[in-house]
Amino acid sequence: MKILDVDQIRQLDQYTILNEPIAPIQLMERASQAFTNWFTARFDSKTAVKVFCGLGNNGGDGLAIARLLIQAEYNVDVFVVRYAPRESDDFAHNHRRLKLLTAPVYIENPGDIPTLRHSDVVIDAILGSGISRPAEGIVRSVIEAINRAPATVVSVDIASGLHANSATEPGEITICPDYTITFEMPKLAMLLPGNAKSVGEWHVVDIGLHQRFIDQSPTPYYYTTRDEARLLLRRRERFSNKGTFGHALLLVGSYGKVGAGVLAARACLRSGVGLLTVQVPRCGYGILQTAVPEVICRPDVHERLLTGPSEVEGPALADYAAVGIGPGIGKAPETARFLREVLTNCRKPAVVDADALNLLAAQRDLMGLLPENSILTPHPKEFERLTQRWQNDYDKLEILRDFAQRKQVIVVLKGAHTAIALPNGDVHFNSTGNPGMSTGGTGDVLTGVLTALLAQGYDPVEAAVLGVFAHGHAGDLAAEQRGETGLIASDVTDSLRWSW
Ligand SMILES: NC(=O)C1=CN([C@@H]2O[C@H](COP(=O)(O)OP(=O)(O)OC[C@H]3O[C@@H](n4cnc5c(N)ncnc54)[C@H](O)[C@@H]3O)[C@@H](O)[C@H]2O)[C@@H](O)CC1
Ligand SMILES: Nc1ncnc2c1ncn2[C@@H]1O[C@H](COP(=O)(O)OP(=O)(O)O)[C@@H](O)[C@H]1O
Ligand SMILES: [K+]
Repeated sequence: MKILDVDQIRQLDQYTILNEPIAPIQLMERASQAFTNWFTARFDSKTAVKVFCGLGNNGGDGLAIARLLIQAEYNVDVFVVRYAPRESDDFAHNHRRLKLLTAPVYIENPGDIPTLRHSDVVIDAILGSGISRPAEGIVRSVIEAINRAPATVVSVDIASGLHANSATEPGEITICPDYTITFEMPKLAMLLPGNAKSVGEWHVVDIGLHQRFIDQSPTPYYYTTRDEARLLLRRRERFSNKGTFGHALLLVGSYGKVGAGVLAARACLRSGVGLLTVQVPRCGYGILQTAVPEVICRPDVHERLLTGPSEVEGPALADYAAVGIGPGIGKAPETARFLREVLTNCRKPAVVDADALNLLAAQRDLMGLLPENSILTPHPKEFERLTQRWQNDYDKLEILRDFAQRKQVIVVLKGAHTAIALPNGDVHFNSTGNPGMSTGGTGDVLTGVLTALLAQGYDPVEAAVLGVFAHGHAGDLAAEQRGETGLIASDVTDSLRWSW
C-alpha cells in the first residue's frame, strides 16, 4: 500500500471529487461514517462521548460523527474550539445540520473547557492533516486538558497537533490518543517510533478515494499489507525435491553464543530451505548437531571462533545458493578476516547481521565488498554504527534511504514497523510484529528466515519484504498463544506458518 504525503492526499481528495464524482460534503460524510462504523463496533451506546471539533475539515468530520452517533442513540456532547473567526465550508454545513439535533458548546477561553471523567470517550477532531503551524493559545490549552484527563481518546484521521509527514519540533504539543482512526492509508508519522505517544493504536478505514490517482502518485514509502505479502509467497511444486529449494550456508556463533546459530538454523529450516550447512566454531559442534539434527555441521578449526577453515569438506562458498553471516560471531580479528574472505568470494546477495554489521562498521572498507542487493539487518544501534547519529526519525529515514542507494544494498532497519530500504530509494514499512519480539534472539531468527528465502531463489527485494512480514506474523501468532511478555525467540520460529 502506498503512503502519500499531505499534499498528495489533498490532491487525491480533489481528484476523487472530480472523477468519481462525489460532492465534497458527501466525501466528508463517507469518512465520518467510516469512523463511526469503527467507533460503534468498539464502544457501546451507553458510552459518554465528548466530541471536540476545530474549525477545518477535521472539525467538520467531528460534527458529522457527532450527528451520526446521536442518530445511533449515543450520549454525545459536542465542543467547538473557536480559535479563529473563520470555518471551512464543510464545517459550516455540518454545523447547521448538527444544530438541529443538539447545541454545541463553544470553547474560547480555558474556563470553557469541560471536566472529563474516566468513563468519557473523547473524539479528537480539533486539527487534522491540515495543520500548518504549532498548536497555540486555546487549541493548546484544550489539548493539554484532554491529555491530562483520565478519559479514553480517539483521534479522527490524525492526533491534533501531529504533522503527518514532517517532524514535530521540540515544544510542540499533540493529543496523545489511545486510538487513531485514519482515513484511506496510514500517514508516515504513524510508522515512526518517536511518535508512538501521539498515535496510540491506529487503524485505517477505507473511504473509497480514487485508486487511479493513488496508482499514479509517486512516493518512496510503502506499507506491506497482508494481501501484498501473500502475493509474494510461492507454492511448493508437487514434483520438487530438496535441490529445488537451494542449499544455504549459515556462518554463525562463537564461544558463549552458539545459541544464536541454533536460532538462525532452526528458523532457516522452518522457512523452506532445501538443505542447510552451518559453520560454527568447534565448540558448537555437539550443540548444533544435538539441537538441530537436520543441518550439516561444519566445525571451524578454531575452538571458540569462526575463522574459516574446517576439516569437513563442503562446496565452495560461491556454490551455495545463499549465505547468511553474523548471528553470535563476535568481533575477533580472526573473524573479521574471515568476513573479508566471505564477502570477497561471495558473488550472490548475502544476509549480513549482528556482529558482521559491527565488523563492517569498524572496518568501513569491507562495505565496498558487499555483493549488490545483499540484505543487511541492523537494529537501530547497529545502523547508527554503520552510518551516523540522527536528529529525529525523518532524518534517520533520509540517512537510511541514502545508505541503501549509495551502497546498492537492502537495509532492514528492525523495530516496530521495520523499515526496509531498497537500492532504488524506496522504503517498505512492515505491518506485523509486536513488542513481545523485543527479546534476545528474534533477530537471529530473522537472519535464518531471509537466508532461506534467498536460497529458494526469491529476488532479494521480495525476500526482504516477505521474510520480514512472515517473521512478524509468526511473532503475532506466538503472542496470541503465550502473550507478549513470555514470548521467546524460539516461539517465533515455531510459529512460522507461511500462510496468512
Ligand atoms: N481524504 C481524506 O483523508 C479526507 C479528509 N477529511 C478531513 O479533512 C482533514 C483535513 O482538513 P483541513 O485541510 O481543513 O485541515 P484541518 O481540519 O486540520 O484544519 C486546518 C485548518 O486549521 C488551520 N490551522 C492549521 N494549523 C493550525 C493550528 N496549529 N492552530 C489552529 N489552526 C490551524 C489551517 O489554516 C486550516 O484552516 C483531514 O484530517 C480529515 O479529517 C475528510 O473530511 C474527507 C476526506
Ligand atoms: N516492538 C516491536 N514491535 C515489532 N517488532 C519488534 C519489536 N521489537 C523487536 N521487534 C523485532 O524483533 C527483532 C529483534 O531483532 P534484534 O534487535 O536484532 O534482536 P537480537 O539481536 O537479540 O536477535 C527484529 O526483527 C524486530 O523488528
Ligand atoms: K484530529
